[in-house]
Amino acid sequence: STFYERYHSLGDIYHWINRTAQENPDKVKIILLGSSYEKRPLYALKLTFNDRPNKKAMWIDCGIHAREWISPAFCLWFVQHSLAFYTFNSDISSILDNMDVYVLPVMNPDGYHYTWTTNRMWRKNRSVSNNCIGVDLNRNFDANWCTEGASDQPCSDIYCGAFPESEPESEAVANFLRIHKDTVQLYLTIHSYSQMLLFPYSYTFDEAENHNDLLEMAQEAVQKIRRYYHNSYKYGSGAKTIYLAPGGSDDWAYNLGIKYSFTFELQDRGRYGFLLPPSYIPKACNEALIAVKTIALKVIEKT
Ligand SMILES: Nc1ncc(C[C@H](C[SeH])C(=O)O)cc1Cl
Ligand SMILES: [Zn+2]
Ligand SMILES: [Zn+2]
Ligand SMILES: [Zn+2]
Ligand SMILES: [Zn+2]
Repeated sequence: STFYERYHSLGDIYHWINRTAQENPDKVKIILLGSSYEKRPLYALKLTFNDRPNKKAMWIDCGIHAREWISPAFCLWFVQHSLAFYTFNSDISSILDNMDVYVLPVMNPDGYHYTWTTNRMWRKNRSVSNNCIGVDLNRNFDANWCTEGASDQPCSDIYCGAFPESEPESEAVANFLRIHKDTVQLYLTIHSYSQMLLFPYSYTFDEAENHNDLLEMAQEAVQKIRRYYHNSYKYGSGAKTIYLAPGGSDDWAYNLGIKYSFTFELQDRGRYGFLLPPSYIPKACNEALIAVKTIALKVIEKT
């Protein structure tokens, strides 16, 4: 249906969340993680495709940065694809037979709503701190917090916040992952743009202890994108591949103990940037989907 080939307002996404859970009561559960600064609910979907006991899980969050509209579009695409193709697609079924999936379609609902109503290029959340608005949620996690690559200026687009997890949105996600850290074995966070597959660390040039594993997984995922979709993605540690930056959710999840942690930077490479036209949604999401599948299957293999 063309529903998944369009961008959707926050209200539509909330409707989609409720409808998807209602239509799939045995596979989809709604989890309330907390609420945003403006008191909007942070709903995650839990996809469970069989009742195998003490299964592991993977986590995908989208929409941490408000203007990166292709990101929530991917979370919706992923859920729809999993539900529609579970019985037919062996990759999807082997992933979902082994892992539950937590999907947080819009981690920054206040910011996302703001890009639909007021400023399309907004990035941060909408919390008020003296004379400026918004914290960069991807600088607000407790991972070398507010060192080089973040700003302690509230008006900056990379403002780290008053303290780690100062924001209700990052605190809600961190709380959930702390509670579920022994079952969640793969952390994915979806951003745009620049077509990259990043892994820890971004806050230092030091290599992660399983750097070779992460590199191999990213390389294989990027090769699949090139082979099936003739598109090129860069890959590597965040610090070396994009920029040195602290306080990110992937580095924090990694240090929590989720040893497979990746940031996706989806299409494009700058022609449209954050304003990626809806006609590009299918290709951008299919590229991300094959990469997610590749990584998830490798995690299952290795654990
Ligand atoms: N740990 C991280 N991983 C990825 C990034 C890149 C994204 C790209 Se929009 C950002 O700047 O927040 C930034 C950090 Cl701090
Ligand atoms: Zn809509
Ligand atoms: Zn509204
Ligand atoms: Zn981003
Ligand atoms: Zn980005």
